Amino acid sequence: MKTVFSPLHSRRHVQTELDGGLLIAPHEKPSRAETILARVKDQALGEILEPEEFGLGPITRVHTPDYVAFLETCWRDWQAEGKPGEAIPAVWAGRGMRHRVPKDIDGRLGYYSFAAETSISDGTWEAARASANVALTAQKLVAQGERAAFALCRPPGHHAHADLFGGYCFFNNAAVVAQAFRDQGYGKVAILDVDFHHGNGTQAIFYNRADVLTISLHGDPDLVFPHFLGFEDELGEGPGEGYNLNIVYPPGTPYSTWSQGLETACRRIEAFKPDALVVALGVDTFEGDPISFFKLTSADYLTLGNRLQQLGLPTVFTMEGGYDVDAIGVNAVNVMQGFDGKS
Ligand SMILES: NCCCNCCCCCS
Ligand SMILES: [Mg+2]
Ligand SMILES: [Zn+2]
Repeated sequence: MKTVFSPLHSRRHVQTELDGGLLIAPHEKPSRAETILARVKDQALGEILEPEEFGLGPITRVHTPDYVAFLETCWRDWQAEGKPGEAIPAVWAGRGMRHRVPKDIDGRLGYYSFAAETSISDGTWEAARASANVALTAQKLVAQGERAAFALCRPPGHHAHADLFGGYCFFNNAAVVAQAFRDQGYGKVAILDVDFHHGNGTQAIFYNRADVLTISLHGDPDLVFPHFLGFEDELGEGPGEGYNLNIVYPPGTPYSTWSQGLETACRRIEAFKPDALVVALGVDTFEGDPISFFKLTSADYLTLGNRLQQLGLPTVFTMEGGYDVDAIGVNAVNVMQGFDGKS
């Protein structure tokens, strides 16, 4: 399987993450992508390509122009106000307040985000743009005939809404890929999010659409991030009703249980008969993940990859979460090798 990777991911190098009342060293750090890349090379998974430049067009097919413009100027505007630290949102429109865009950077940070753990600094914009280009290059490989391609994206994307950042995400790479398939004439696309956390952004972006089926397996939002979306009664709305599926699991869930949800998801995908599949691949479902609570083992990712291959669809994998950095390379590449037939 071919991999797409950009060294520009390292331009995303914030030093802070708000967690537990402290500014800690971020979980979403450059070594995550470098470790996966090293494993791709070590396993000779296939050719490694740098991304092509697709510009803002495909991004604004999913994200609003004002949100994109905000991301481009946020760090500059923050610095212009002489703020001493990294850009962190700290104020939001609570219940009964107004959802309008303020002029001030603190107001705009709150307007365009849903969580405070995702700091912004210099290079975040460049890295997020490169990550979307990585995803779009993988999509182009598949559209040109590859059975599957691995978009080694960093920063991740599945928490990003049309105009909201958070959960370490800025551009929703999986959504951008799905829309690119649609714009190229693929009539129906399925997005399967196997990250530990609910793909809230992906769900929201396609929630009223029947042409893109969104499915996510994840930890119970009553207990974990993103807390306010991802429950099993969220089925889609309007024309999209019946085209969103959330499968929720409790702490300690092993693959033997989780894979039952995977089977439900695969059956739903087969019934939908899509022309392409996008897999939002997080491996924070791993038993050693520091911020999650499932119990998948490294061997389970080989099984997962093989099961996804059996769907027989042109497939783009977009890298999402996974924070046990020692294990992330084996776990992510196991999915690809399982897809490629390694058992
Ligand atoms: N105490 C950890 C809180 C983490 N909150 C954000 C999680 C984002 C996961 C992205 S896959
Ligand atoms: Mg998920
Ligand atoms: Zn996650």
